[in-house]
Amino acid sequence: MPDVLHTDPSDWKYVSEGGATIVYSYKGATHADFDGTVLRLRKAPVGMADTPSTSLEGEEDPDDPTIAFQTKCMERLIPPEHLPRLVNVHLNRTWLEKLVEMHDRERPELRRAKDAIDLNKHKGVLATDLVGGNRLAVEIKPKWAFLPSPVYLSQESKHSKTNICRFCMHSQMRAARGLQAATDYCPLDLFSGREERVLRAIRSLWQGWITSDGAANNLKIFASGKFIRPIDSQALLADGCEPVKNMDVIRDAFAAALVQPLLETPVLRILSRLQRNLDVLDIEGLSDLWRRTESAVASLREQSNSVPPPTPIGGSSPFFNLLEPRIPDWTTFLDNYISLEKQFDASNPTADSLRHYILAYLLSATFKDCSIIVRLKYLQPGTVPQQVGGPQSVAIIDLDPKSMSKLGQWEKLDREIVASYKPVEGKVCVDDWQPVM
Ligand SMILES: O=P(O)(O)O[C@@H]1[C@@H](OP(=O)(O)O)[C@H](OP(=O)(O)O)[C@H](O)[C@H](OP(=O)(O)O)[C@H]1OP(=O)(O)O
Ligand SMILES: Nc1ncnc2c1ncn2[C@@H]1O[C@H](COP(=O)(O)OP(=O)(O)OP(=O)(O)O)[C@@H](O)[C@H]1O
Repeated sequence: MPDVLHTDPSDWKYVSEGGATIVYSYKGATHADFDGTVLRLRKAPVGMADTPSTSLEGEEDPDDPTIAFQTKCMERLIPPEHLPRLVNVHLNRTWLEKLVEMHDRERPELRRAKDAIDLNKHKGVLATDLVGGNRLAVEIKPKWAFLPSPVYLSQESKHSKTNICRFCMHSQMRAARGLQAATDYCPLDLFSGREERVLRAIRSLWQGWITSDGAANNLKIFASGKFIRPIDSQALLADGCEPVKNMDVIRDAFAAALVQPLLETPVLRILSRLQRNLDVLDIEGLSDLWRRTESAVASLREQSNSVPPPTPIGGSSPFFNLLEPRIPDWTTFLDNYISLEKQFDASNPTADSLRHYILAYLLSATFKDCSIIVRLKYLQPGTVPQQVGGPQSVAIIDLDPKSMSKLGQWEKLDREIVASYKPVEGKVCVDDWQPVM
C-alpha cells in the first residue's frame, strides 16, 4: 500500500469536491507511487468531521467502500480502460489536520459552511489523476439517460414521465425554488448518439457553466489540472493562440473538440443501457412491488386480519428482512444479471424478486449519478480539433454504491418532481435509444 503519510500535505493540491468526497492531486517531488494520482477523501458534516470517533483503539477502519465496489462489481459492467485505478491508502488525524489547515481556504465557501474532511477516517483512496497533465479535462455529470416505460406508472405521472425526462422536470422544480439549475440541458440530447443533439447538449452545458460562473455541477472544466471559471476561459486556448474576446468563439471551439469523443466513446451508450436495464419498474413500480410483497408474505402467514399498515419502501418491514447489500450480495446479483440465467417476475411478488429489483434499482442509481471525464487537447478556434485519442480519453468517476435507506427519499422526490412539473408548450424529451439486436 503506498504510504501517503510519508508525503507532506503541502505536496497535495485541492482539485474539486462533490457532496461526499474531496479530491487533491499530487504535486510533490517525483515519486513512482504518487505521480499522476489524486487522493479522494470522505467528508462529514461540519461539527461531526472533527469530533473524535468512539471506535476502539486498534479497531481496523474499513476500506473505503468504493474500492471493492469498483473492482468486484463495476469492472464487470464497465470496461476497466474507462475506470480510474483505485488503491487503498492509510491516513491519520494529524496528517489530515495539516492538510485541512493548508488547503481549506481553497474550497468554495458554501461547501466549507456545510462539511469538512472527516478527520476520523484512517483510510482514503488514491486514484488515477484524470484531470492533470498538459491538456484540458472536461467533466460532465450526465444524469438520467432515459424515459421510463409507461407500464408501472400511475395515471397521475404517466403523461409527464413518458414525455419529459426526470432531469428536465427536476431542473424546472429547482429553478422554481430559486435553486441553481441547468434548465437548458437535456441528458437525452447528450445520450442520443446524434451529432446535432450532442452539440445542443454541449452548448446548453456551456450556457449553464457561464450563468453559474462555473459552479454548476453538470460541467466542470480543468486546464492542466486547474479548475477553470468562465472568467479564465482564455486558459482553454492552445499556446500561441491569439486571445479570443468573443466567448461564443471559444464555446464553438469547445463544442467542436468535445463532440467527436462523445460520439465515438462507448461510455455514454454503456451508461444509458445500464441505467435503463437496471431500472425497469421505475420507483413507482418498485414501491408497488414492495407493498405487494408485504401483503403476499402477510397472507402466506395467514395473518391478514392483523396486518399492520404497509412499511414505506426501504423501511424495516415486519414481513421480510432486507439488509443493506454488501459485496457478496452485489456479486451474486451480478452473476444472475450478467448471465440472465435467473429471471425474476415482478408480477409474482416474493422477497427474492423484491430484493433483485431493489439491488438493480440501487445500481441504476449509481449510474444515474456518476460523472465522465473527457480529455482534450487545448483549443485552437478555427482549426479541426485534434483528439487525445485512445479509449482512456473518456473515463467514468464517482461510481459509489447507493444505500437502501435512500429508497424512501427517492420515492418522495419523484412525487414532488412530478407534482410540481408545469408543462411547457412544445417541450418533449426524445429518448432515441435503439437496442442493439
Ligand atoms: O437525486 P439527484 O438526482 O438530485 O442526485 C443527487 C445529486 O444531485 P444533482 O441532481 O446531481 O445535483 C447530488 O449531487 P450534489 O451533491 O448536489 O453535487 C449527490 O450526487 C447525490 O448523491 P449522494 O447523496 O451524494 O449519494 C444525488 O442523489 P441520488 O439521487 O443519486 O441519491
Ligand atoms: N480520479 C480523479 N481524477 C481527477 N479528479 C477527480 C477524480 N475523481 C474525482 N475528481 C474530482 O473531484 C470531484 C469530486 O469527486 P466525486 O464526484 O467522486 O465526489 P462525490 O462527493 O462522490 O460527488 P457527488 O456529489 O456527485 O456524490 C469530481 O467532481 C472531480 O472534479
